[in-house]
Amino acid sequence: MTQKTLKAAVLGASGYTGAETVRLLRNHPHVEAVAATGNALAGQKLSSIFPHLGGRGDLDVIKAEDVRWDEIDVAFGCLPHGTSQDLIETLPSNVKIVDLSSDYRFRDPVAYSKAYGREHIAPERTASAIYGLSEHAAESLKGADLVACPGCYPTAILMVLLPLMSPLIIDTDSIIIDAKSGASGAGRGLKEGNLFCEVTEGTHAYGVGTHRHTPEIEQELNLRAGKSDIEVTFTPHLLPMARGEHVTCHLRGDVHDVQAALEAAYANQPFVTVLPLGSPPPDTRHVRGTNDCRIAVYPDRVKGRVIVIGVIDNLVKGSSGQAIQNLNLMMGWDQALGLDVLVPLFP
Ligand SMILES: NC(=O)C1=CN([C@@H]2O[C@H](COP(=O)(O)OP(=O)(O)OC[C@H]3O[C@@H](n4cnc5c(N)ncnc54)[C@H](OP(=O)(O)O)[C@@H]3O)[C@@H](O)[C@H]2O)C=CC1
Ligand SMILES: CC(=O)N[C@@H](CCC(=O)OP(=O)(O)O)C(=O)O
Repeated sequence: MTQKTLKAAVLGASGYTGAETVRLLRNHPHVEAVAATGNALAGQKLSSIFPHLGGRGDLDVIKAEDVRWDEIDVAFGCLPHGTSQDLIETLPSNVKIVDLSSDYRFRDPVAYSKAYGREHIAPERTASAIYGLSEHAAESLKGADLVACPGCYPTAILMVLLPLMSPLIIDTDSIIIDAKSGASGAGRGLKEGNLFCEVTEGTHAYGVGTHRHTPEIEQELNLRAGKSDIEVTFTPHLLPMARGEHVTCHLRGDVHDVQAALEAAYANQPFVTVLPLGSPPPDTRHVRGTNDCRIAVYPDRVKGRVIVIGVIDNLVKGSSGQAIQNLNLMMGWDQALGLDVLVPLFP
C-alpha cells in the first residue's frame, strides 16, 4: 500500500526554525510542506526571503488565516511564544500540532505563568500536551495530537541529564550547567543584541540566574526522578556563530556509572552517540546541519565530580529536526524518516 503523504503547514516559515522545517521536509518521503505562513513578510515568495530554499517546491508566504485548513493534516508551529497558543487554539481539531515554541511545554499552567508572565489561554491543553524530547517520549508520542518540542537548551541538557535520573545516580543538589548557543537561537527578528558587532569576536553570558529555560529543565528532571526539589544552576552564553549548542554539565557522581547509564539509554538510538571514555571533546561542528546529539563523559580532577558535555545543532535537534522526529513518532513511523540523510557540515 502506498503511504499517504501528509500535508503540512509551517507557521512562521519566514523565521529561522520555520525555514529549517521547510528545508528538512524536502527530504521527507511522507510529508510535504504545502503552506508557509509569515506575518510582516507575508506576500513574498519563501525563496525571496531565503534564497537557499529556491528551486523545487517554492511556497508563497501567506497569513495563517489564509491557509486552506481543510487541506492540512499537520501544522508545525514555528512562532514566537504567546503568538503560538493564540493561533494554535483557533485551528481545526483534526490538524495535528507540533509546536516548537514554549507554549505547551509546561505541564503546570501556574509554572507557565510564572515563567512567561502571562496566563495560558488553554491551560488544560498545556497540561495534556506531550513534551517531545523524542528519545525519551517515543511511547507517549504515538498517536498524540499536540506535541510541545523542548527548547534548544533544554534539549541538549536533558539528553545528558535524564538518563541519570532514574535510577538516580548523581547528587541532585549540585547540578551546574554551563551552556552556549549560536545566535540563530535568538531567531531572525531584528534585535540590537543580535547585530554582527554585538555578537562577533566575543562572548557573554545572559539570563544569568534567571533564564526561563531553568524551570523547564527542572520540571523534566523532577518528573523523571520522581522528586520535586531538584534545582539547577544554568548559565547560557551567546557565541559568535550562527548555529550550534554546547552544554557542559558539572555533576557529582561516579564517572563509570554516568557513562554506563548514558550508553544504556542511547544504545539503539540513531541520532545519539555517547563517545567512549577518553575521547576528544565533541564540537558543535560534529553535528552541524544534522539531528545528531553527541555526548562525552570526563572525570573531573576534583574527586567525585564528573563533567558531561553535549552538543547539538539548535536548528535541527534543538528545534526543526526534533519536530519532524516527533511527527514520525506520532505517526508510528521510523523516527529517522527524512532525517537520517543529513551529514554533518565540517568545518
Ligand atoms: N531559533 C532556535 O534555535 C529555536 C527556536 N525555538 C522557538 O521556535 C519559535 C520560532 O523561533 P525562530 O524561528 O527562531 O523565530 P523567528 O523570529 O526567526 O521567526 C518567527 C516567525 O514567526 C512569525 N511571526 C512573528 N510574529 C507573528 C505574529 N504576531 N503573527 C503571526 N506570525 C508571527 C514571523 O513572521 P515574519 O518574520 O513574517 O513577521 C516568523 O515567521 C519560537 O517560539 C522559539 O522560541 C525553539 C528552539 C530553538
Ligand atoms: C541564543 C538565544 O537567545 N537563545 C534563546 C533560546 C532559544 C530557544 O530554545 O527558545 P525557546 O524556549 O523560546 O523555544 C534564548 O536564550 O532565549
